[in-house]
Amino acid sequence: MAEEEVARISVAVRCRPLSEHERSNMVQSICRVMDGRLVILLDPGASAAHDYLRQDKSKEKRFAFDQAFGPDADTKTLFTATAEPLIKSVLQGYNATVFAYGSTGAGKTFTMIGTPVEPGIMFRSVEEIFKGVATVVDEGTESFSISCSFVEVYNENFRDLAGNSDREGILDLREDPVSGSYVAGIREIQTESVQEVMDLLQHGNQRRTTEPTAMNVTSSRSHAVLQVRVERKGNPSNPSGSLLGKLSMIDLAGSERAAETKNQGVRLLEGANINRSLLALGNCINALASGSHFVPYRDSKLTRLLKDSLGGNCKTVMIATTSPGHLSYEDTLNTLKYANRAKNIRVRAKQNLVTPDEHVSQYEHAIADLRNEVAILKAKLAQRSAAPSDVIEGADENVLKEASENWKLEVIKNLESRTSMQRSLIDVERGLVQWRVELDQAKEMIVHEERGGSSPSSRRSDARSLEDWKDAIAQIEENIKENIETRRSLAERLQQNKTAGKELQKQLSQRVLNEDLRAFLELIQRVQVLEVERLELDHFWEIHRHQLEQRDQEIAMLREQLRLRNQHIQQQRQELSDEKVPGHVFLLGSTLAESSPVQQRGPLRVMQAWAPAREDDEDRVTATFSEEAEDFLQDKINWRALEVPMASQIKGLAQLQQNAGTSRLIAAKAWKDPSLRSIPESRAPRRPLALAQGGVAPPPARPPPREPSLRSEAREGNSSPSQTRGSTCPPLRRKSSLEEKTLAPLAGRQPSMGDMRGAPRGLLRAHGVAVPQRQLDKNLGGVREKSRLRARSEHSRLGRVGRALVTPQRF
Ligand SMILES: Nc1ncnc2c1ncn2[C@@H]1O[C@H](COP(=O)(O)OP(=O)(O)OP(=O)(O)O)[C@@H](O)[C@H]1O
Repeated sequence: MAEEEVARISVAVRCRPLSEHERSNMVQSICRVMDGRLVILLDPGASAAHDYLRQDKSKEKRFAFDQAFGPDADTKTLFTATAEPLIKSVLQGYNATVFAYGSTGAGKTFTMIGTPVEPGIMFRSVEEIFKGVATVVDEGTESFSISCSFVEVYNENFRDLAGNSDREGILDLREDPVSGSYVAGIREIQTESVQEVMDLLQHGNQRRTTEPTAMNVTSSRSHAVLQVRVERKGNPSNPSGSLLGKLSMIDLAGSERAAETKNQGVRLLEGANINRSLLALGNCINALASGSHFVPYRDSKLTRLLKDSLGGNCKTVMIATTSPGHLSYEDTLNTLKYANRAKNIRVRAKQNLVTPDEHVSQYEHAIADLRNEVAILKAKLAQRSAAPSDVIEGADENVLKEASENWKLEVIKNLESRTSMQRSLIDVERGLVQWRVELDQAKEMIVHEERGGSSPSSRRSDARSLEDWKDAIAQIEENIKENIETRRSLAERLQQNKTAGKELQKQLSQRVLNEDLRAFLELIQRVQVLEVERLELDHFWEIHRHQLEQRDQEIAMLREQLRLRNQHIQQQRQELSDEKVPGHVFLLGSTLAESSPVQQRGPLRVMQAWAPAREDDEDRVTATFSEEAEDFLQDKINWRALEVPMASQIKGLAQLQQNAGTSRLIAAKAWKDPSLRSIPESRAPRRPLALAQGGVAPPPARPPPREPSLRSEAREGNSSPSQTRGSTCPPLRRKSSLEEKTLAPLAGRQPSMGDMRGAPRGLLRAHGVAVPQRQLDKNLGGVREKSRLRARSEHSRLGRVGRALVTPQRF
């Protein structure tokens, strides 16, 4: 029974020493071998530390192999570790292969063929075979028959290196179900001694196609294959038959890069063929390593020849040779990567026992294999042409042509209409943007017209009336509506068109039979689709651009508004600070506790006033309140002096009036606080409600100007609330409790700030009856119980802020 051994391809790396030529050219050695297994490829730029571009970009690589040999290792050592174990297997009837792979000049030929001084693997293997045979023969009754062949694969053709004539024809590769691939017509030389094989090697090597290239003066331009067949008869394991062992030793041509070898003409073509077969070898290695079911052996003559060695019935050793020079970094790295990948290939070596029965069954297996292969190829062929024949069975060529022509027309139509729809969509979008801009303008015009301002249009000769603008707006809105509808329907049709396009795409393989035409049409369609996609992008870009433009306009508008507002504020502040209104106090509003339940007595209000400062004003106005109230106010209200207020903060205008040595603070304008509203007269309480009164005593040096209109509104020396009535300051009346919840005592009126009778100089005084809110009750404590609270405000500077506590007064 034939034994079967499953094993991985054994991969060894051999790094040659630097040549004399390389040394004299200062080539750096960057390949290191450690522990007999590890190969370290150093970063070729590491020595160039001054080059900042290379810093921190180390290209150092490490690989582990079954075995690794450095520059010092001789071929004998390499042979002992790699090929020698195979010889025993070959003598036991196994197939074995040793092949050297590497870039040009890396030492493949040196390793495989060697020199007379240092013979390579081929010679040593043959020698070992003969030694083994001799031993066995000496021991017993077995007999051996050894034959050799030496062939090269040059430019994808086989050439017999054992022949004598250069004109010998090109040989063909065949597959034998038992012995595997073989070159038909090749000379099989029966050898009796090592010397004969050595002669054959030398003879063949001389005939081998070698040419000097820039990388190697004796560069092998072909793959050389030495095969040794050993037939062993009389072995106890197969006494009636024989054991058939085969050793293949291959010196591959160098993998090379055209740019580096500087090859031209025929050399370049050779290089292309060498690379093609090495590429096919690489693909096979990749397929085998990844466990793929399909291995492209047929892609080159070389891989067809190596079919058994790589993935079949064979024990295989790969020797990857590398150059140590830093100039070969890329080539060496590639070689190591290949070798690293090849480590994963599994081979299944089986003893070749040849018996008559075995022979038949092997042929049967081979036929079955071939049948399988034929089936696979048939299936591939069918794949190419099955689709049309399935779909249009029996149709003649014209019909098929017509079908593909129709498909082409449909696709073109589909894409054309898509393009046109896309363009329409862009137009509609542009229209929409335009109409929206016009709509905004028209609306702006209407606002101007309604305000009675001089709108930009009213200054134009084609000035339109308000009605015209309203008509225009209606028309624009109608147009926008139509555009939106068109856009919707276009988008819908576009979507349908895309779906139809995809459907057509699916039908391509069935409707277009010619593969080239199909590829061409696919290309055309792709171009068209890209064109449409570009249009789509244009479309979105257009929309986006408009949106950005709109935003820019809005930002510009807002900036302008902000500028105007700041300008206005600045002007107002300037006016307020310029003391152009001396004697006036601006009321800053009031704090109104609207939601507080005021009950019968009304809410507590804090009123703020501000007056422009005068340089010569020495008045010191301080706020003083009743003890309890002051405690509260200091706790709860921020009394810090305000800066010049903004116009919008000013709620009213009071006048500081001086009259016979006293001043009055009179609110001369109505309060504009929108939270305040008038009390309907009918609902006004019967009793009048006094407002706070206050005033500032003028400096004695300046007699107060008299203003009759205002003087009549506030009677000097009378703090009675009823006396504050006047045309500009009607008295407040007591409100119902309901009204008091939401109504300030000053609501809608122009309150007089009261007389300034006897007020000390520099005092802004307000007094009234304090009726605090509920939540203030506890803060104010006893204040609540008091029927009257005199609140005197003293401010640090009238030029800043004056505040007066104003409360409804109960009688
Ligand atoms: N291990 C080694 N020790 C000493 N010299 C070596 C070694 N390996 C290779 N050389 C020398 O390097 C040179 C190139 O080697 P070789 O011709 O074997 O390279 P190659 O890989 O076969 O190149 P090509 O693919 O171009 O044929 C030769 O001069 C060879 O003698």
